[in-house]
Amino acid sequence: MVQFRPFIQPETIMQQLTLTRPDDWHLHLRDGALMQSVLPDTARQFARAIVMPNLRPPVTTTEQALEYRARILAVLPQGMKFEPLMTLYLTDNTSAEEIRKAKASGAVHAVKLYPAGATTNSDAGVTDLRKTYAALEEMQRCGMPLLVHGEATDAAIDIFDREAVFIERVMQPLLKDMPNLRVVFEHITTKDAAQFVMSAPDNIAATLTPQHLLYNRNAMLVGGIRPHFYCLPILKRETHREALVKAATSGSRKFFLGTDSAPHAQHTKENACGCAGCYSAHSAIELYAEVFEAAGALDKLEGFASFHGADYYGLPRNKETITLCKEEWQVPASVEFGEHRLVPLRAGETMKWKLVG
Ligand SMILES: NC(=O)N[C@@H](CC(=O)O)C(=O)O
Ligand SMILES: [Zn+2]
Ligand SMILES: [Zn+2]
Repeated sequence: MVQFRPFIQPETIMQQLTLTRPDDWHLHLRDGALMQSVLPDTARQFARAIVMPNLRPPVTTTEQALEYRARILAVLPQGMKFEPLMTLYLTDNTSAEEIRKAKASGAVHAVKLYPAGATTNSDAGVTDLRKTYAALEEMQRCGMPLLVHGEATDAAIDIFDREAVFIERVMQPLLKDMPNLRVVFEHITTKDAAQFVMSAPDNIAATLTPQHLLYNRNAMLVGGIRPHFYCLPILKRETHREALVKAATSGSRKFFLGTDSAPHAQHTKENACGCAGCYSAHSAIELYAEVFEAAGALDKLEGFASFHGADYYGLPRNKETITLCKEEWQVPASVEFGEHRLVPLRAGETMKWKLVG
């Protein structure tokens, strides 16, 4: 006689995923009403985030960073816990004294290098790295990380080559001069950068975004131009995406989560000259879960999302947990953004994982 009994398939066992609450090591929160719209998305998932300083005007002093931090905490909804980790925007004029102040504050955790002209709000950025050596030497001395938007800005360089050229022209000479400087190569997008970081000493690390792990440049350019996939550094070809997935899921402590969630109002992206930046904060951890699942590496997600970044920054790992469920849901076509609208990554499409607690 045939016996029927309940049978739990292996897939059913993997339907739920609990991990230590993650942190976002690269985030744009903007300011004012815009910030108020997007902050809850991040705070729902992440315990802490490294907050980028590219406001207008940029956050160049410790005093400004502390004021910005207070504005963030003032609009955090009641009952939500979130710790903003502040950064300074490096300029040609940043002094060693300012670095000492930043370090002493305990609230500023890194300094950001935007090569002038490289990306959104980078016009006040660094024109010649040598001008910043006094500040960088002090950072090397006190262990303050330098976060780098790694793209060469020379107009003659093809936009798809700018990251690889930056390694050669800026990163390597910099590390030769300051071998002990702690450097995070932010939002890496190429095989070249992944290999560079992998073979560099332990003081060099990198963040990876959901869009560069999920998409290649076809997503942006085939069948019509899709401005919501336009961010900097620009999406690259599939071979690069594959190398990034390999790095993220390798278990190496050098690679950690940094969404680079960079909200821009819908009308400024759907424009003849559209802004650079993808908004991913609404579903960041779920997007990363898809990447790790597709690579058969869900067991590596927690290290990447919750441990490696904290360890690199010398901060305690979080104690709480979050839980994701294998459940489909639809990303809205747009969400509120101050008095404007914001089109999130995956707008109108289906997500495979859902944050449930
Ligand atoms: N990534 C982007 O395309 N844009 C960021 C700036 C940055 O991180 O380069 C932004 O602030 O909009
Ligand atoms: Zn950048
Ligand atoms: Zn960014």
